[in-house]
Amino acid sequence: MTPGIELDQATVTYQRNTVLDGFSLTVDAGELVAVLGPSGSGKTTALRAVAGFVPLASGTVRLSGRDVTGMPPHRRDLGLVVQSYALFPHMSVAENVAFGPKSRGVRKVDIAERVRESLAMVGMASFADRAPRQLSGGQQQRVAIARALAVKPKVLLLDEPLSALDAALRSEMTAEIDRLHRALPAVSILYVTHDQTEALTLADRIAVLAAGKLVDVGTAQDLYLRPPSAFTASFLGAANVLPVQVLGAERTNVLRIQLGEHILTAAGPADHRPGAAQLAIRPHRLRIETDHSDGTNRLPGRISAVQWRGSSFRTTVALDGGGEVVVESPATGSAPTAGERAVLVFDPTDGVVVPAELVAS
Ligand SMILES: Nc1ncnc2c1ncn2[C@@H]1O[C@H](COP(=O)(O)OP(=O)(O)OP(=O)(O)O)[C@@H](O)[C@H]1O
Repeated sequence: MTPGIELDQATVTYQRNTVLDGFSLTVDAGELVAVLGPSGSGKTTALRAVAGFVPLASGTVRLSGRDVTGMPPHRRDLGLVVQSYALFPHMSVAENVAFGPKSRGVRKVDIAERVRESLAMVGMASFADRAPRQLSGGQQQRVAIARALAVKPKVLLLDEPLSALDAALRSEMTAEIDRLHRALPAVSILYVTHDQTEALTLADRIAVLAAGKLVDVGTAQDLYLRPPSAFTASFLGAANVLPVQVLGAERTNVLRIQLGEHILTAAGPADHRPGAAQLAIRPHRLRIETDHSDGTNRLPGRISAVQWRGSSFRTTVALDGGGEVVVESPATGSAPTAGERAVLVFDPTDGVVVPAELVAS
């Protein structure tokens, strides 16, 4: 099937600065792809390029197979929701939602139906006559989503739609957007966020951006469990990243690596070239042991700091061979003690070998 959104080698420059650099991405019908990256990485620019608000220096944008590069935004047939709601303050909720279909010449009876339908989809049917100022932030954002849906777009663009809301509301609205996504099997959704929880929760696939370039793209699970790069490991969840040497294959998808004087095993492709690489381990995948005997995947060190975080301890360990590692452990047992010696242990499949090169953010 033709993807709803196709960005092909899209490049955007502002005053000779390249802020989006040969960015390619597709979003299928019924798919929600999150564009995730740090501030200034070009996420909004990518979305604006799809919407037609910024011209491409080179590359192509296709929507439902149609080349729309150079076409003005109002002819691209898409729904757009931004962070700041942007509802018309002098219009009622219903009038706001009716605006899109009205300006596209939809018949009056059909407009009323679309307004009802769209408001019902976001649970705001009983607020049709209110003014935007009589609504909470979350309610306003629901109306903004209803307004975008009212034009029955094939493509829905959401730019940090929840970032102006408080944490509780954000979590509630994340569930709402997830439900909406599943109720719209024909719509391609591009969701820009810097929030990894939103991306992990909502996205079928995540595209990680850094400095205008696509770093990695894949399903949320794949990128989280088997990050292809140190940047994605650290940005999508927390990760300890340590310099290692790859020695060779231990068995299928497990490599033998060297960290200082320690020989370890960790996940990685069997055909990985020997030489410099990095080991990424999630803090909650490391265990602290007080038994100092030798064994596989054991790294001795000294506990340098312990933070109690309610449900977990966050322990910093200075490794004997140099480098610091953070461990997250459930706060069920006794607290680790700063100053004491400890051994860190991890399962081979919980350490992931990633390339040595760092990506600038
Ligand atoms: N109109 C503009 N003129 C010049 N530079 C711009 C313009 N808009 C964005 N930029 C620059 O382009 C780069 C990417 O900006 P963009 O807004 O796409 O990043 P972002 O990843 O969405 O960031 P944030 O999460 O902070 O919104 C930034 O360096 C920004 O300063």
